[in-house]
Amino acid sequence: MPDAAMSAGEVETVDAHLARVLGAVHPLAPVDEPLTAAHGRVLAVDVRSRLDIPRFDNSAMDGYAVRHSDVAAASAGHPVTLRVVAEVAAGGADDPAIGPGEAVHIMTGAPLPSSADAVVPIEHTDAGRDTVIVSVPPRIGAHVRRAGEDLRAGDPVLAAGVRLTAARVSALAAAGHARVVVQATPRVGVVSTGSELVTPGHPLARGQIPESNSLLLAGLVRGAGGDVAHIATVPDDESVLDDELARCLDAGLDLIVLSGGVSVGAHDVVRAALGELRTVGFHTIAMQPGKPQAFGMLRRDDETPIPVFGLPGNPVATAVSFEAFVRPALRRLQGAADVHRPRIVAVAAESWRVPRAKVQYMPVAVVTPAEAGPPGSAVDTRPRVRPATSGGSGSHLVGGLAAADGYAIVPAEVDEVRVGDPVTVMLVTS
Ligand SMILES: Nc1nc2c(c(=O)[nH]1)N[C@H]1C(S)=C(S)[C@@H](COP(=O)(O)OP(=O)(O)OC[C@H]3O[C@@H](n4cnc5c(N)ncnc54)[C@H](O)[C@@H]3O)O[C@H]1N2
Ligand code: MOO
Repeated sequence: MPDAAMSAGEVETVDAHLARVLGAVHPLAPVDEPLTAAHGRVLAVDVRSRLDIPRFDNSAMDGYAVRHSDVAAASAGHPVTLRVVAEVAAGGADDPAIGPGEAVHIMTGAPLPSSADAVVPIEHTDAGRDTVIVSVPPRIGAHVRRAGEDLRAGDPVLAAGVRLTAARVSALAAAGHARVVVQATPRVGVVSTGSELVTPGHPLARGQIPESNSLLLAGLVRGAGGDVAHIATVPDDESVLDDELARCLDAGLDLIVLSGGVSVGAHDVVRAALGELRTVGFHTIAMQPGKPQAFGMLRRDDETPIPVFGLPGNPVATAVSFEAFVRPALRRLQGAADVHRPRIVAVAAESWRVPRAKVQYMPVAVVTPAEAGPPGSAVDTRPRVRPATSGGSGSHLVGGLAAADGYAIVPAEVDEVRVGDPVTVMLVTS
């Protein structure tokens, strides 16, 4: 996707870069899955019921299937005695005939005998075996669950685009489906770059730090509905990264996310490895954090090109870049109509500084009005936010990021956020 802003120089807006990304990423073909693998997936087609639900008239109670006219006059003072001619349990295929003065012992879920028109619960009888005494008259149709009263065969069950919760998967099963067509789960590769990075928990020599971006990105990928199919950390060595990218291409991935090495340092290895390709662009975006961004397509031989992101390595910049660009791309791959996180308007409970001429993504904690104090009035119940990190939106403040519920998105033309100012917040906790 060579374009005018292929190499950094011109500063571009977040919206322009997002448009570039979404213009290059297309939904994957939907897949047919068994219901056992459907939970959490996004339905790709409208689904109708193949069955009536309930499938047949059946009893809602353990008791006796009766002819209403036999017991309509029953009362405690004048109970009616019926002959019990058969028993039907749930799953029973029998349809025993019930003549005048007769009843059938029936269990919850058992098909209602064709000649019955009411069920008397066992509590309204003497629970007899060969004969039963009915002391409370049922209504016509009492305790009968009618075929199709929930859904009729052919009725819509679910519309394309919904996420399949446990209840929705069970409704599909009840509606006679064994398989369902869902959006594909993108297979994603996550590669961290940096010679200073050490596996968490290992001893750290001078200059080394724990590698955290791959955990961050893997969790964010899963949260966006992707499958982390490949994960690696490589040193700042171009040939090692080249080999790793070849492995990614062999792994049949749908998207690759790299972190680190996109800036202008002497060892910025992603820039070195991908910069030679005419299909990957390096861009300067008017945002903080997240200024340097690489995006493009990688292709092996004549196979389908795979979107590749090179995100800045500073952990908060990595997180913000994922939310701004990678998550929308992942959602687009899954055919989602809305690729964005939910946003709310909240009130700043503290003031903070904003960089000039850049959209700021400030990690914020959402606090209750009581905790936040009274910036407006005591009755102002709008959610309040305060910076989650003590050092503002510095892109290295990975510890403080743990306290963030979202990012306050402050427009480029705003110089300062003051207590009481309304701010748009992208929520990321779900
Ligand atoms: N001369 C300039 N220097 C820098 C510029 C610039 O415009 N001119 N931009 C700065 C900005 S803004 C950012 S953001 C960073 C982006 O740098 P890189 O993408 O090349 O990232 P690295 O240099 O590899 O790492 C930056 C920082 O993050 C730490 N890091 C990296 N990966 C991980 C990881 N997987 N886990 C934990 N921490 C990681 C790394 O140790 C560095 O401290 O460039 C600025 N420089
Ligand atoms: O863009 Mo960098 O992310 O400001 O630190």
